[in-house]
Amino acid sequence: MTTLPSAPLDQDAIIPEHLANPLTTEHGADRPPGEGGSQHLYEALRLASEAQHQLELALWASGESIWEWEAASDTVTIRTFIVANHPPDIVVLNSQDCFARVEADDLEQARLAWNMHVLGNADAVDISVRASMEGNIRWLRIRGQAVSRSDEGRALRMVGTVKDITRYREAEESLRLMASAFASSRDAMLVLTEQWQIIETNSAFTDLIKLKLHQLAGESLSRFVDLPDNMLRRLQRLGHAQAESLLQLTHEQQLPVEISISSFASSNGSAPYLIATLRDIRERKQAVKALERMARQDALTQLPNRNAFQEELEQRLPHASEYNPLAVLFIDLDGFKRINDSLGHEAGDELLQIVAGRLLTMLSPADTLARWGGDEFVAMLGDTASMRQLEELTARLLEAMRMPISVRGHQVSVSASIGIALAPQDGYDSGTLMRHADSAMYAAKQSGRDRVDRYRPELDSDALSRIKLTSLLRQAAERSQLTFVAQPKVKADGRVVGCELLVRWTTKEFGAVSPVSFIPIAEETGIILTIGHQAIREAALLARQLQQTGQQISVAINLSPLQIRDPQLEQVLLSACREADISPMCIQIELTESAFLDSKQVTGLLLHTLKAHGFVLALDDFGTGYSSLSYLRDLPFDVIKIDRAFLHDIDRDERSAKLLAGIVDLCRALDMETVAEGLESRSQLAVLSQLGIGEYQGFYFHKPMAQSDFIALVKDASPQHPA
Ligand SMILES: Nc1nc2c(ncn2[C@@H]2O[C@H](COP(=O)(O)OP(=O)(O)OP(=O)(O)O)[C@@H](O)[C@H]2O)c(=O)[nH]1
Repeated sequence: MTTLPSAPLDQDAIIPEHLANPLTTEHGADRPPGEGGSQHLYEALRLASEAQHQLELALWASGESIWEWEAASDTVTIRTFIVANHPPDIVVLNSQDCFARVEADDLEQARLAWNMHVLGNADAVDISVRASMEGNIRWLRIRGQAVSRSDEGRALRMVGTVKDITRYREAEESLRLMASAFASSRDAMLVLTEQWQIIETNSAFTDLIKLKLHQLAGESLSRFVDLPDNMLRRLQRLGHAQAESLLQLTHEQQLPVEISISSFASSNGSAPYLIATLRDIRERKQAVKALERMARQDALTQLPNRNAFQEELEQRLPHASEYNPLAVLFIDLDGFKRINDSLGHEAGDELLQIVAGRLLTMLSPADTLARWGGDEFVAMLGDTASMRQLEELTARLLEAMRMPISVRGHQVSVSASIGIALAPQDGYDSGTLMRHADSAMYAAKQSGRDRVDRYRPELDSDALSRIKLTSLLRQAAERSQLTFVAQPKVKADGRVVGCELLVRWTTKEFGAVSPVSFIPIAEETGIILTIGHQAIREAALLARQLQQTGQQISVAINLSPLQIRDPQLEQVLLSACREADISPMCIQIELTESAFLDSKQVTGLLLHTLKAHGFVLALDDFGTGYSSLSYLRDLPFDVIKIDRAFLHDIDRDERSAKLLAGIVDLCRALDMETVAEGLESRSQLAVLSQLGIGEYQGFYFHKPMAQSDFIALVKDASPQHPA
């Protein structure tokens, strides 16, 4: 608003007639009564002045300005009390200036209200308009009344107030928007007491549950929705929570919903209230289900896919035993490429679908058939009663495959080669088992196709199977697709002091492949160097993360004999520590005796160099090989890891315990730490801790775990025993 220099406040305009007095000073301050003035007059003046002061304060406090319009001169005088107890700012305009500031949309309404009152057709002016004020559009509420009129009833003088109500209008507007959002939301919304009683709902909610709002008043939301415990705890802790639940629509009908609840403090200080939103997630659930189905199903044959098969195999493998083996069949069509090439891909697809159907009809409902990929199918039998029955079944499958098939008007015939592997005889883990079934299938192909073969260990040396695994392993190592889990090392009281990184490999083709199978290949082919470099980098990074927990936790890696001869080893180790910004003391290097069988001297030199850098050296699997005491004497080991074989009957065999006691004494004399590997029972722990073994590894305390889990374990580690 434009401000003009202060001018005297015209009392007539704002002070009731009986109090107005010409003797008031320029700024409304009192002047002592004149000589000869009566006591009565003095009192009236004092009262008038006091009333004016109060009025000015009231106007200042309410943020209202007062205006006055003189029709004869068409002047509008606006007085604004900006500072308490100070004279007002005054602006003088004419009515045209005033209307010019009103926004076009509100102008007609403003003129109409004004003219109606001027002409005596309305009791007062009371309008809310938008007007331009110093470049901003503000909402103003203008109220006023004529204080004198001509004989014809036309207003001669008007007095009133104007107030900037932008804030209220905005608040009103946002309230209106919120109310309309609440009312028109497609999500069901409710306002609840802290005790879940329904205060208000929108129609989306009442429409869903087919009840009226008055039927809901006082009802608890829990009558309609199951509120998960953890959600309520989150709500109490954070003030908001979200969860999936079911909305009870009728006795039989439920709707999956995502429920979001927020707690709001009420403005009047009474108990907070809750706002709940229920979103229909039927479609989302269906989409998730469809995606899950797709992720587990082969699109062409509708059979379970490789992932689904492997998952089920992994679940069933632990239940397989020598007496109740689990049989898997690897079924590969013979000459399928020929059909594709001669009749086209679509015909090939059709044939695969027909083959899938045939195989299904030959198997029992307890068996699982899946498409492994291309023209390969796999089956897991629900019950392998005997080898004879297995042979009979596979013979029937081959026969069924040979039957002519009609695709796109052509009679074609195919055959299949089947490989059989049994768990646990031919493999404990899904990767090994499937690889062996695949080897057996290859063997069947190689001996003429259209036949069945059973896995035999000789097939492992089969060049084809080995080449396949080697190429997959090389690819995985180059792409850093091998992963590393952490096997915790603990003190006897359970306190975590370190971990050993163990490599894991999961292939798309064979699932998890045991290190027992792939490490020898990696060593023979030199792939172990690539894997070893990755292990060193991972160990350094893990050590860095562990350092950030503020605890002294070492990370151990295993070095193979080939790595020991790797001229880059020292540099790889040092640069990994540099890059992770850790001291070599955080890294423990584990070697087995086989690492220095070739040349104790060369190994000795390297170990002394590594030790000089600060790396901690551990002799792994002690007690299994030569366990030559000269190693302990000549090589700078800090730690001796006693092999699990030693622990086997330690709690029963006195001689084992005595031997171990001797080793521990020897290590103590040589200032070497001892670690027992493969600790599985409380009784073993009792004997070993009495012997003075320093650290332990084994299932009794922890199984190997993801690195992130190990970090979490370290973070909240408090000394404790497993139950
Ligand atoms: N139509 C069709 N063909 C596929 C599909 N997936 C893979 N193939 C083809 O299936 C063939 C499988 O290769 P092979 O198993 O070596 O072919 P084969 O002629 O059966 O060879 P053997 O097994 O040695 O007898 C390749 O030609 C692939 O292109 C598919 O979804 N549909």
